Amino acid sequence: MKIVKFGGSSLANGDQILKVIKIVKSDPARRVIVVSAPGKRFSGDRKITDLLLDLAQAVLNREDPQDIYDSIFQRYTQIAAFFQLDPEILTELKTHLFQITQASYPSDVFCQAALSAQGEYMSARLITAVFNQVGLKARMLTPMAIGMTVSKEARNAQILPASYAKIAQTKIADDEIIIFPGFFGITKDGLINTFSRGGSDITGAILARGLDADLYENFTDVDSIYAVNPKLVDNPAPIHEMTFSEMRELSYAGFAVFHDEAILPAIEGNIPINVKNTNHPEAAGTMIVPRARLTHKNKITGIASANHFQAIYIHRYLINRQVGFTASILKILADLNISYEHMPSGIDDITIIFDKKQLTGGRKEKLTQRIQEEIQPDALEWKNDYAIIMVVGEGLINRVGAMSDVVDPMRDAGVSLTMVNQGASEISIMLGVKPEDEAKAVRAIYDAHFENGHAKKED
Ligand SMILES: Nc1ncnc2c1ncn2[C@@H]1O[C@H](COP(=O)(O)OP(=O)(O)O)[C@@H](O)[C@H]1O
Ligand SMILES: N[C@@H](CC(=O)OP(=O)(O)O)C(=O)O
Repeated sequence: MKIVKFGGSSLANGDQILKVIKIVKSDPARRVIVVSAPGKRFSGDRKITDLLLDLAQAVLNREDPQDIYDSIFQRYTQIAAFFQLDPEILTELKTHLFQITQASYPSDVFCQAALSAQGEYMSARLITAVFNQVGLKARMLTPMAIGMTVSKEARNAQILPASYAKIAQTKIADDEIIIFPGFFGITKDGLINTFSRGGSDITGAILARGLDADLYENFTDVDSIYAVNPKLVDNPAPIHEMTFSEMRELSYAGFAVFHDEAILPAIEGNIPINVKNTNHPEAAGTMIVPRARLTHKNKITGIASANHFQAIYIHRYLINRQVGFTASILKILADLNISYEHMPSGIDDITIIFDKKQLTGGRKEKLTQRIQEEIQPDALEWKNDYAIIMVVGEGLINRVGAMSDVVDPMRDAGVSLTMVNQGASEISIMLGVKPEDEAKAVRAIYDAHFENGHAKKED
């Protein structure tokens, strides 16, 4: 059995949904279909999820939400009209969404979670009706129905491991196709909670593990995952095959095509992932597989970059001699409920890199104050904008010259490095650069190792 996830770009309008129907009909193993909310139809368009977050804000601010309702339902109405569905389904969806706006929530952020999840819920309702209309026997299931319970961290949920045994009990008849809304689960207290943005990829992976699928197909709008973000380089090299670990590092550092947290369920269930294009389904796409199944190791598989970081640099002589120094910093972070991303250190220096989202609401100021008071550094400096480049490849393991392969092109391009970290992960080299150098650095490393959409021969 295959679990198949279609992203927002694949469900953006009637024409796209026709392609989805064709894909599902062409392979009887495609039995469980995870759907996202309708995405952008053209550049500058708005995703339904973003409109729903606007709706949540209007509800919380007690503003008139009518215009936002209209924009949301215009999209669903177009899809329903395209497939000549009974208009009654739209009346039901409108009543449903209105009820969600009227419910009471323990906090504003749970109201945002509940409303933003409705893009996927309404999509699943509509796609189920569309599939039945075109002769596919479809049944909708929900996280509530199959016991997909998630943690309480609002809008950043994680699956609770006990869910898998419940999901495994799901009964699917031989002749039916299940339609399942992505992006959200249900807490033990019965609250709707979403994964982080892009989280329908996570739902697909959870179902693939829970239902012990043979393959998790993830349909999007590109022919494959490329060695570099196609928005940065024209005609980039496609990645035909890569390992779970390579994908995890690349998606963590900016390959938005696949959510980094969707890797873990696939690893746990040992389920290969195939990223494919809804607009070009005959293309083989990218296979993401366990290391043991890799047929070819690339020296460099991909180069990713992200700039949503801030870093604090702490200098204090003889850090290396001071027992418990790092523990004192970690205690301050734990007290303030701040998680960090990376912590490269030297003999007298330590840099801690954070996701900017961790430092909002006065937490950055409190952190600075406590470090000053309790650590008493000789120097403390914030780098408010910090970009990371991640160069990833199974072939980097124990390779002589790997560092110069990465650093030399950056030197030639005149990019200065603020941090280098090799060894913490054996398959990647992480580099810190100024955000204004991010794209230049990625292109320089890419151009040194790839040309005309292929890895260079000597690689
Ligand atoms: N390395 C990469 N390879 C392919 N696509 C990438 C890469 N990095 C970023 N992307 C972007 O990811 C997009 C697909 O992801 P997303 O917008 O989440 O799709 P969907 O709507 O199918 O969920 C592509 O259109 C592309 O712009
Ligand atoms: N619709 C949600 C979840 C998601 O995964 O969407 P997509 O598959 O379009 O990236 C979001 O926009 O975050």
